[in-house]
Amino acid sequence: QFHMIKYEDLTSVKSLGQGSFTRIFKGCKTDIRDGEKHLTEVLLKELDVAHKNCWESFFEAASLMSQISHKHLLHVYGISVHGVKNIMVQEFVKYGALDLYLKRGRSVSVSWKLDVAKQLASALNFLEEKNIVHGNICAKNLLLAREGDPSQGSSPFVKLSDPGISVAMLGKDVILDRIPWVAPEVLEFPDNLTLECDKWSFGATVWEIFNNGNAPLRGWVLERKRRFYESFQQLPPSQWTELADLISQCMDYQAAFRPSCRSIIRQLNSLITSDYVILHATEPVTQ
Ligand SMILES: N#Cc1ccc(Nc2nc(N)cc(-n3ccc(CO)n3)n2)cc1
Repeated sequence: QFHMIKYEDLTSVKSLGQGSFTRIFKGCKTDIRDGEKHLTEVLLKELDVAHKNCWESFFEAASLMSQISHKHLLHVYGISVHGVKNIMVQEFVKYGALDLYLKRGRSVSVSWKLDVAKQLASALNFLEEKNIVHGNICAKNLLLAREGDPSQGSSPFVKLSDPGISVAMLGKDVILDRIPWVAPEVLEFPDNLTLECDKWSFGATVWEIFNNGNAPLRGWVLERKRRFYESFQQLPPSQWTELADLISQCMDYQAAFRPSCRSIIRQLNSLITSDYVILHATEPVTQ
């Protein structure tokens, strides 16, 4: 399923913080190829010992990402197991998670945001064509490989990270905490993740991107989040109605009514050509 990497071929250089149930480190992987020693910069994602029993699901996520390759899907080199340590070895993506990048107050243009949304939609379209469910689409799992420079007209480049441990393995509280990214039907049937669930999460992620990385329903307690779904509420709509329409189509409580990836891409293309983009070249950063 995937490549096993020898622990002694890995060195971790610096801790980069916590994912959920994981710790991430910048590191190096050495391999010998045609008699030469090669050093590769990598991201080491180590499963918390407390969640050691989820190692199958953790590696299931890794194998999902290493069985398929696409320019907007993160490359996973393989895994390394050493005693209680379970480590996923990923390509190091230069600018890290998109939510943190946007929160750091980079003022990016509307077309920059649309470009990122389109790249995510094309990764989702690729997964849909292969009937593969990701299950954890969010800005934290979108990695920025290239910043793009509006003055040079060069565009950003993002890669979708691994989904991590599947929600089905995690407790009800973790699923509640993932409101509003997790589709409502997942609360009832956590074992039945469908392609439509990823569409719902796509909608919440586009909302995040257009709100400069600020999490929707930030700081809400679980009970309040649960009521948000029970009363069929929607996220506060963008003042750009066409964008708000796309987000609410994706976040339809009826899974079957959510648009196909092709329709999502088509709608993003027409947003990109709308005059709203020109009028709002660089939004003032609203923190
Ligand atoms: N300062 C800084 C900085 C931090 C990380 C990277 N690079 C990177 N490469 C990956 N392959 C994955 C990740 N992740 C970050 C969160 C998650 C959770 O999913 N992954 N970050 C680059 C700069």
